[in-house]
Amino acid sequence: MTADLLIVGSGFFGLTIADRCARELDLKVQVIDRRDHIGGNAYSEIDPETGIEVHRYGAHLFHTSNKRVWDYVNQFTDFTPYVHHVYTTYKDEVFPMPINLGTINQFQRAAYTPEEARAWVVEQAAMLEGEPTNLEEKAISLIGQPLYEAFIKGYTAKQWQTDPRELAAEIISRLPVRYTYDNRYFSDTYEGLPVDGYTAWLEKMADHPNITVTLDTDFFDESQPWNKADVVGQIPVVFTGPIDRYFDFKHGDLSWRTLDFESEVLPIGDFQGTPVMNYADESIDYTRIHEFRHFHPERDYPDDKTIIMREFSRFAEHTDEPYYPVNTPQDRERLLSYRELAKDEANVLFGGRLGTYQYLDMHMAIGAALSMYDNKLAPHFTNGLPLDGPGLVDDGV
Ligand SMILES: O=c1ccn([C@@H]2O[C@H](COP(=O)(O)OP(=O)(O)O[C@H]3O[C@H](CO)[C@H](O)[C@H](O)[C@H]3O)[C@@H](O)[C@H]2O)c(=O)[nH]1
Repeated sequence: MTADLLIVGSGFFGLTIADRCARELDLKVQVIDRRDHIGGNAYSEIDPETGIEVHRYGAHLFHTSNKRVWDYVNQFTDFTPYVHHVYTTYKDEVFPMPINLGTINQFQRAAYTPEEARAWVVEQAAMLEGEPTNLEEKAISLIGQPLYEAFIKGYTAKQWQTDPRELAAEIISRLPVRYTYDNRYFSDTYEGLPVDGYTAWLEKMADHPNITVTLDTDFFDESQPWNKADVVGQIPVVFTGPIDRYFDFKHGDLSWRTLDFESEVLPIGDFQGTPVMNYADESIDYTRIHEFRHFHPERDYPDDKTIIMREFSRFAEHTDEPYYPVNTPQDRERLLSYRELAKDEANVLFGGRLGTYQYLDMHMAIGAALSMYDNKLAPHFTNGLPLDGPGLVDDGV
């Protein structure tokens, strides 16, 4: 068994590296994944009972403002014109998310103009002093106390089970606040869903004679040929698994949130009339419900059944799938010590959401992989430059 490069993990980051190295540099690339399917958390499959495409690891919506990433992904799939919208249920009433003029006016039973709404929010945020330093302060500074209490506090408590004053302000900065009736969830230039589904797209990326993907193969299992002990130092490795796992948790665990999903097939054509319904009340123990048929209104799905998935969030144990980096001050300290170790790990680059301990959306993972290819892998394989450093941990974000 020979290869020029081993990639551990077949998610978007790993497959982007595999594609570039195989197609551009004509390298023999071996990809391994410990799961029984490719694609990491972007994997989707057809539910056998309804024929509806289900995202096994939660809804994945593709969006980017990066033209290079958009052109790149369009080589492998066409995109539907899907535009993501989210609603949230609070005290048995449904409001549009992210918070916009419609949300504010419905909440206040008012007909505020944009300027009046702004003035009202400023008034409701008046108790804050100084620069916001955490999620709670940041949220109140953006939307004021009453909207925070209604739409953010309970949802965030369920999603993070961490005091919002200990969470990073950036978490909430992901959500726009708009003083118009525009309730698009994302503000990116390009958006859509892969016409033939995520798995077809991911398979197309891997479909090249120079790329071999071997599933059910754990890098840390020494009984299989592509294991860490035998491979590191022999050929270059791009590692996209958890960085703390790579170093055997030597400096302690990095904390993650994991998600549990409960699927249900219902004998009705439409359960909630929209793809994602958030639940803001803390008394409802799931954070949201996905109804997958609504991601593809252009498809011919049955009109007498539908599949829904309730999403629950909790702290991850070693055996759980990691989803969201919690990123407490202790995590950040540990991450720095892992990055130091990674720098000394010759011929191993760390990338992707797990390898860098960063919440990367799909387009960010792809963008970061393209940068790693440009800045590290292509110079190494074409000009013999050393493969050093921890990869591009901050790139593409
Ligand atoms: O109704 C909400 C929505 C969000 N938040 C807070 O805002 C943060 C960021 O919100 P995101 O929508 O980015 O949260 P997720 O990461 O769970 O969202 C995921 O699902 C979204 C679609 O529903 C988008 O696809 C997004 O990119 C994807 O990461 C959340 O952690 C939470 O603290 C709330 O309090 N209430």
